[in-house]
Amino acid sequence: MSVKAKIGPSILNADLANLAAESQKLLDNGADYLHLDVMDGNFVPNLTFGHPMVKSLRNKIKTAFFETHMMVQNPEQWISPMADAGVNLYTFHIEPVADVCKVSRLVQEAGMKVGLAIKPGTKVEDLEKYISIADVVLVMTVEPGFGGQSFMADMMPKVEWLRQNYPNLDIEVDGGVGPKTIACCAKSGANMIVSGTAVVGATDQRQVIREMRDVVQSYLK
Ligand SMILES: O=C(CO)[C@H](O)[C@H](O)COP(=O)(O)O
Ligand SMILES: [Fe+2]
Repeated sequence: MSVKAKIGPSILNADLANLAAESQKLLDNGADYLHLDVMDGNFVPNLTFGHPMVKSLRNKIKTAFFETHMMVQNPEQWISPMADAGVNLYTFHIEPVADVCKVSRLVQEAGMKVGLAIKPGTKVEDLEKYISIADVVLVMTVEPGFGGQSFMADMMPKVEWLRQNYPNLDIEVDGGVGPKTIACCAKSGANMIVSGTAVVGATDQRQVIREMRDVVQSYLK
């Protein structure tokens, strides 16, 4: 298997007034990438931030890998500004998108990698036809919209199916993931782990990040 274990903290529940410092601390403590949750108050019943904030963060943090998790109704609209803001991986939900192939192509043409996300109620079969164009697939393990929710273990059959059929695919999980739920994700075959509350709120972020990466890596060998 050629995929690697990577931990990408979500800054959703961090102190957003100190976003650069909070982000730098996570990176200094071993985060492999940053997961930035963009919500439009339409696709999900919550509102966070957009490309101006991502660009400001990029001006402070030059080299880290940025993923934007686009919980928005019209992901096509934000491709160009997010590319300009320095995003590396543009992950959008397939549910509201009529032409996933077209949006994916535009993301690639803008110089970003493509992530395709599904909500808990979306079947993995709905994602299957797009896997060849995706760099990463994201299986949500909570209903998108808020941090700090409980992990949905019943999403793991989706991850297992993806790993069995696509051994070299980057499979990401997001929502309620932390030291208590990481083994379940790792056993199922996830290799990119988003973790918000459990990492941001930890007294020892370095230890939590290392522990989770070790568990994931142990199942990839
Ligand atoms: O996309 C998200 C919510 O829609 C967040 O990335 C996710 O919830 C991470 O936070 P936590 O680990 O606290 O659940
Ligand atoms: Fe997210």
